[in-house]
Amino acid sequence: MQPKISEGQDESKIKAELEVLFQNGWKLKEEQILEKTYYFKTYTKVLDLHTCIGVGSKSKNHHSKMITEIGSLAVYWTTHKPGGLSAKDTFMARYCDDQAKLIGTVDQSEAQKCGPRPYSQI
Ligand SMILES: C[C@H](O)[C@H](O)[C@H]1CNC2=NC(N)=NC(=O)C2=N1
Repeated sequence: MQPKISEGQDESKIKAELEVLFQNGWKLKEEQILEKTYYFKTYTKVLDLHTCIGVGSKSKNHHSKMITEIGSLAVYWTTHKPGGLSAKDTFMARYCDDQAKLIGTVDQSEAQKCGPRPYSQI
């Protein structure tokens, strides 16, 4: 799938930045959404990254969708107007990687898990 770059952006610069992000685990979803899931040993670390991303988002006025689970945080970046991926998305994706590294991620297999019963049975 080819990424859709927002109008008015330096397309070759964004594409080069996207290549680096893909090497670091980011994936394209529906050609204009960047997504990555980070895994942590504790729920506290999940919340720490959520807060860090929230604080960074406020200063850049660029906000992600985030899905918080007990041992993971899924992050999604896109630009609404003009629609596509922009320098703000690549900047914030890199910021997320930097913050996650400082907090300390783990492999999915080592992430904090729920008890033996799924939520639906509690
Ligand atoms: C008016 C305000 O600046 C815009 O709605 C901003 C806010 N945060 C945003 N966040 C993201 N991820 N994409 C946007 O296009 C966007 N637009």
